[in-house]
Amino acid sequence: MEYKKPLGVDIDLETGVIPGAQKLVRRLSSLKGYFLDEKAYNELLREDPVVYEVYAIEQEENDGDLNFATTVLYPGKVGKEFFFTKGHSHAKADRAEIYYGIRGKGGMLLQTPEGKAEWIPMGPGTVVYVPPYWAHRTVNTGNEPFIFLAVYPADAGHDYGSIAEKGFSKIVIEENGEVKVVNNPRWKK
Ligand SMILES: O=P(O)(O)OC[C@H]1O[C@H](O)[C@H](O)[C@@H](O)[C@@H]1O
Ligand SMILES: [Fe+2]
Repeated sequence: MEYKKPLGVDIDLETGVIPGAQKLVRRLSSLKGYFLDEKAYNELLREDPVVYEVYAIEQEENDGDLNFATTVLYPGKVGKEFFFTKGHSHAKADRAEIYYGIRGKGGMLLQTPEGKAEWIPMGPGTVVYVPPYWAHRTVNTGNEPFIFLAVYPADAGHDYGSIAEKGFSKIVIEENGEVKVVNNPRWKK
């Protein structure tokens, strides 16, 4: 039996950086079609800001093994809608996941394949359990980076298809200075 070497790393709790991790950067231009307000999207696209960065330590896709990643989701809005991650379900749909809030203020939208959505507010120290089959997206509702850790099965994979096409049945917006989770007017089953 060949054993893998154990690993300990220190997450920078200010910046979310995991030393030695693979870095992925998602700019606004990679989120075309995701936000409701297309005019506001196109205006902001001139700057093409970074919406989020992911620092991932991933293993080969074997069942039983685990990946982990931090996400640094920047503050911002497209129209009334707060910046968010693309959102996905798992390619192996029955794989669960754990998130842990490190810095900033935000939350998670979760959705069943039938389109029932839930919102869980998150801050430093919040643990969110993402059950099997639920699609998930994080949202920054504050004005500093929202940083969290996620731990997920190495064979879970990402399935972006249904969310890219239909979005979530709820959206998270700012209205009269308040954070509101409301029905997505563009949602169809
Ligand atoms: O993949 P997205 O929906 O864009 O979310 C961004 C990332 O968030 C977390 O870090 C998850 O653990 C990653 O698996 C995911 O890739
Ligand atoms: Fe996931």
